[in-house]
Amino acid sequence: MSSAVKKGICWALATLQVTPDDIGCETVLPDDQAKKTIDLPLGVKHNQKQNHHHHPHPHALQQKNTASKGDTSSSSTSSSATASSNSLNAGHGAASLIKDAVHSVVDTLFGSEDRENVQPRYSRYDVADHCTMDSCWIVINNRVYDVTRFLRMHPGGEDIILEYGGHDATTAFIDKGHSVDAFDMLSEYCIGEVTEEDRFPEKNHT
Ligand code: HEM
Repeated sequence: MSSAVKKGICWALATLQVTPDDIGCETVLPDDQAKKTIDLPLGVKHNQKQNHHHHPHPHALQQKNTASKGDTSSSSTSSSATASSNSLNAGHGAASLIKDAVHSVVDTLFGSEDRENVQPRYSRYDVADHCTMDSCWIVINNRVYDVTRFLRMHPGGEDIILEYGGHDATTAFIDKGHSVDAFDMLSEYCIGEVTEEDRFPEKNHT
């Protein structure tokens, strides 16, 4: 493999927070490139520098839809697709090159089926930044939901969700005894999952 191709793959993997070391790639990213601001789904800007958690091991990306018994929201294809659409602020051409490179690397490492299941990962620290009417994220059973546009539609009122903005709302959501419809609605707002190290035990719908 030429070094230019290797460098491209490593750069692409950096957008998914996989370090070159993780895949045995010798090319190391220059610091200024590694620290570029990336666009997260729904236009949320996030600086990689704030990511104080460790890079996930590639196996962490191998997240299958482990719909456990208590799983209350199925990971939607639309949200998993956003994983690969994180793009550097380098224009659409570069973004789509990166996307293709990431797809091919993930396909090679894990198979194309797993690529569909790669979701953006957010630490609970990342989620905590989104606690206002303008940007409200909550966590339910280790999945991250951007409920900003749902706030005003919530039959229980916007204030009650806003109270949990930036936090884990699992207990509140489940203990309230939401209907099956409410559980089904969740997938529409799912933007990713919490990082491996920030996961809590999942709570079942009783
Ligand atoms: C994305 C997250 C949420 C969705 C999709 C959602 C959805 C819904 C829906 C569809 C209803 C109508 C009744 C039903 O079908 O169960 C409802 C009602 C309600 N929700 Fe939520 N909800 C969410 C988050 C929350 C949270 C975090 C709380 C915090 C306790 C909450 C508290 C309530 C309350 C108090 C009602 C009152 C209406 C009633 O008494 O049925 N919801 N919600």
